[in-house]
Amino acid sequence: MAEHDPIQVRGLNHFFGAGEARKQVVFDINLTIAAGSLTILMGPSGSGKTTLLTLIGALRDVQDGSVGVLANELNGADETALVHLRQRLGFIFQAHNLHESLTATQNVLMGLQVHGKGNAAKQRKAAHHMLGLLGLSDRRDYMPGNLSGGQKQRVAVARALVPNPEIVLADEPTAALDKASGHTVVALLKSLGQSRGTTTVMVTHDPRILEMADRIITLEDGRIVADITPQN
Ligand SMILES: Nc1ncnc2c1ncn2[C@@H]1O[C@H](COP(=O)(O)OP(=O)(O)OP(=O)(O)O)[C@@H](O)[C@H]1O
Repeated sequence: MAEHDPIQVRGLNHFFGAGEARKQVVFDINLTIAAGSLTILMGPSGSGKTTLLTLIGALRDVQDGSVGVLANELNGADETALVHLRQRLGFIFQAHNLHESLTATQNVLMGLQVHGKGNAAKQRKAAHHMLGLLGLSDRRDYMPGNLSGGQKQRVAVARALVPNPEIVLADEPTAALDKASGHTVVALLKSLGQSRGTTTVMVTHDPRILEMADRIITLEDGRIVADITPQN
């Protein structure tokens, strides 16, 4: 598997349920995603976007086909390999799951402490820097209960990005954000793609950010029905 394409999906099928209730929700997906790119997954509700994203993120077992992520084959991979791989990924999901008893900075630090990266002073500096990039410098000592929904979402984004993940997987990361904040988040992901080679795959219904994507993939009934690169 070539190291330079961080995500390589081949002949991927996925099913939910068992027996009579067994239902196929992903059909023969083939997809190669380039390093440093920002890809948007769109499509109607129930089209399989979240299922595909969680399969790529090693958050559910690959049943049939091949999912290659950062040169790891996920089909048949053991749990130790999956745990190790997940530490190289950043997840931004809608339910932001901030710790209510920790400040914004402490929540962001949780993203680093899992990885044990750097000493405490360096970690704090990195957390403050990332909160600053997301426009939250004046909120860094606030508890989540005193932040708006959009501010909480940006803290969750900071927590996902601060350990410098190689791939960011995001499920509707701008849904709770106003236009300016949504733009800030996506512009940051795009600039990390350019400066660090971070690869982002994002599920979104948000038409405001489509123009910022390198690639837009549309799913319908578990199949890719369109795959475009807007600049061309
Ligand atoms: N845990 C599950 N058990 C059974 N069926 C599921 C499960 N998760 C998802 N599905 C079904 O799989 C299909 C794809 O769901 P998925 O969540 O991937 O779609 P989606 O495109 O992300 O939708 P949305 O935009 O509403 O989030 C849907 O028909 C859904 O009902």
